[in-house]
Amino acid sequence: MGVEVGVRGLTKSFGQRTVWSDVSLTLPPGEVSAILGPSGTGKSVFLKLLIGLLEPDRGSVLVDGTDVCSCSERELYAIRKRFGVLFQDGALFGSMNLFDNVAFPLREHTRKSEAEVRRIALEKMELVGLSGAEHKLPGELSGGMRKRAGLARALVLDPEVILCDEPDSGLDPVRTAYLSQLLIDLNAHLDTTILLVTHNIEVARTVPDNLGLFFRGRLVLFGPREVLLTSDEPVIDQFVNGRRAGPIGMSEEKDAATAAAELAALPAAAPREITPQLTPSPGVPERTAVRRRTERVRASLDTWPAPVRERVLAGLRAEQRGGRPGEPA
Ligand SMILES: Nc1ncnc2c1ncn2[C@@H]1O[C@H](COP(=O)(O)OP(=O)(O)OP(=O)(O)O)[C@@H](O)[C@H]1O
Repeated sequence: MGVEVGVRGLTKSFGQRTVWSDVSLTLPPGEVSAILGPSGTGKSVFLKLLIGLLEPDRGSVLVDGTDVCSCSERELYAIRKRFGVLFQDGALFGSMNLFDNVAFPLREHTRKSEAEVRRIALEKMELVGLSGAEHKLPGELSGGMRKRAGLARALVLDPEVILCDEPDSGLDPVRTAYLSQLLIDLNAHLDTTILLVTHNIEVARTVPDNLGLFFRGRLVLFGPREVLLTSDEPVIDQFVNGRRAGPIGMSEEKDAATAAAELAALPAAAPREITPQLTPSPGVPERTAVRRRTERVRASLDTWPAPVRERVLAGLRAEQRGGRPGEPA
C-alpha cells in the first residue's frame, strides 16, 4: 500500500516573496488527493518540496518517520526512490524511444538484469495502454501518449507515492477523460498514494478522494472531496464551479469590495452537487482506498460544522448506493 505523507507547518519564500506559509496536511495512504489553485499560487513548488528538490524556510515533510526537509543526502536519495513523479510535459528524453525512456530509472537506480528491466518496462507500458509503441520517439507522439509514457516511467520503481503535475494540461477533453480513468485504475491496481495538481474542474470533481486549494499565500482548506465540492467558502466555490464572480481575478486578486458585489449579484445558490467519483473500469479490482476513506471520513465528522457534516454524510450515503446525493435510496 502507498505511504502516508505528512506536511507540517511548511513555509516557502523566494527572496522577499512568501509563496505560502504554515501549510499542514496529510496525504492519506493509498488515497488520491488533488491540489487546486490559481496560477502562481505555488502548487508546483509544493510538489518540489515534497521530494526535497526545494528547501522550505520552516516546516517538515514526513514520509515514514523521515523528514524530507532535514534528512541526510543518503536518506533523501532513498526517499525519492519511493516517489514516482509525472512532470507537466512528461519530461521525456527526446532522443530516446519510449521503451528506453520508461526503462531509464530502472537502468539508473537498480542493478536489475536487462531481461528484468524489459519485463518491468513492458508491464508498465501495458498498464498505461502503450503496448506496441515501444520504438516510437517522443516527438512522434500525441500529448496524451507522452503523458502516459511519463506515467509509465513514474511507475517502474513501484513507487509508494505518485506526484502528477497537471497531468491533464494540453489534453483534449476526451484524452483527459481517459487519463482520469487511468489514474483511478492505477490506484485500484497499485493502491498507491497519489497527489495531482490540476486546473481541470472535471478532473478535480471526478478523480480525487481529497481536495485542497491554495490562495493568497495559504492552503485555504484540505479535506474530503465532499467538503470542498459543497463548500460555500467564496474562493473554493468560485474555483470548483469555474465562475468569474468571486475573489480570483483574471491576472491578480480582485479587491474585496468587487468580489463581494459580484457574489451578491449571483442568483440564489442552487444546492451544490457532488459529482459522482469515477470507479475502476470493468475487470479492474476495487479500490481498497474507498473503504478505508469512508471509515476515516466518518471518524472525522465531528471536526466539521453541522451543515458540512450533513453534506458529507449525504455524499457518503450516495457513494455507497452508487448514485448522487439527494437521490432516493
Ligand atoms: N526556483 C524559483 N526561484 C524563484 N521563484 C520561483 C522558483 N520557482 C517558483 N518560483 C515562483 O513561485 C511562485 C509559485 O510558482 P509555481 O510554479 O509553484 O506556481 P503554480 O501554482 O504551480 O502555477 P501554475 O498553475 O501556473 O503552474 C511563482 O511566483 C514563481 O515565479
